[in-house]
Amino acid sequence: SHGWGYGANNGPEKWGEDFPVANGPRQSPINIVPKEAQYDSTLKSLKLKYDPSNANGILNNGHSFQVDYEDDANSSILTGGPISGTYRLKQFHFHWGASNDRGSEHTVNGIKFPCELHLVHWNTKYPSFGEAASQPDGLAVVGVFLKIGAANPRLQKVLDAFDSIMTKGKQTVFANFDPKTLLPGSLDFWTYDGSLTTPPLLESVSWIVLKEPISVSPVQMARFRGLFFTGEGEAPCCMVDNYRPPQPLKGRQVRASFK
Ligand SMILES: NS(=O)(=O)c1ccc(C(=O)NCc2cccc(F)c2F)cc1
Ligand SMILES: [Zn+2]
Repeated sequence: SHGWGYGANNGPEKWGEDFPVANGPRQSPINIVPKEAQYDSTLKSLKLKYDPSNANGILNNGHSFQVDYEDDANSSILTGGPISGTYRLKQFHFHWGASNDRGSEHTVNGIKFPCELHLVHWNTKYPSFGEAASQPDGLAVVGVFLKIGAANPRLQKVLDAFDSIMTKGKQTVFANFDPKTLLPGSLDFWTYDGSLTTPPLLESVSWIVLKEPISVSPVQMARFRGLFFTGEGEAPCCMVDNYRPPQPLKGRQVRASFK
């Protein structure tokens, strides 16, 4: 059977057939309306402490590419913000469009960015990522928008690995990388309770979406689009438009860490 993807026959409009939670009460992404977000002075500042030596490898998983981190100790962790306790970095990945007018999953006042970075963390009160992923407070994902501008030198190491992971299932070593270098100057954020944005769409994510984007150049975006959803030897299909559109808010409150 054909697995889920982003095509006409297996894309976001079809996911509910295999994953009924797709129509659940806390699905992601959402459109963020800053004027309707409530400033919450009790939100703590975000604390991200990453150990670059925890970087393990970079993988084309057929939906995006991800950089995986060693998560068997509290060496790369997220604390503060809306969460309580300690969450460990598992991986980061991106979502992007076929052109610069779309690609992000979250939108702001209906505006789509060309790309969105997700840093995925799991709550250490659970024994593993897989366990945490099925708990309402199991995961915390930091989302960062990328907007078209000057080339971002911080992306270079990731882009330079693409030649080794062009097709689905390919992976290569990726060592000594601090994801903190991918974050903008301000850690102001919006936060809300949501889900994974791909199947199994589990409603276990505390979303933390940074207000300030980082830059990416048109040439750099073109390199993202040179990756393939398909495996070696299959008819090639460019890895583009791997984003889920915004989902109904269903009464959820979006909080802001800033006025
Ligand atoms: N785009 S995102 O940031 O919301 C997102 C983050 C992680 C995953 C994931 O880990 N999927 C595989 C996976 C593996 C084990 C258990 C799971 F539930 C699971 F989804 C999916 C989407
Ligand atoms: Zn994602």
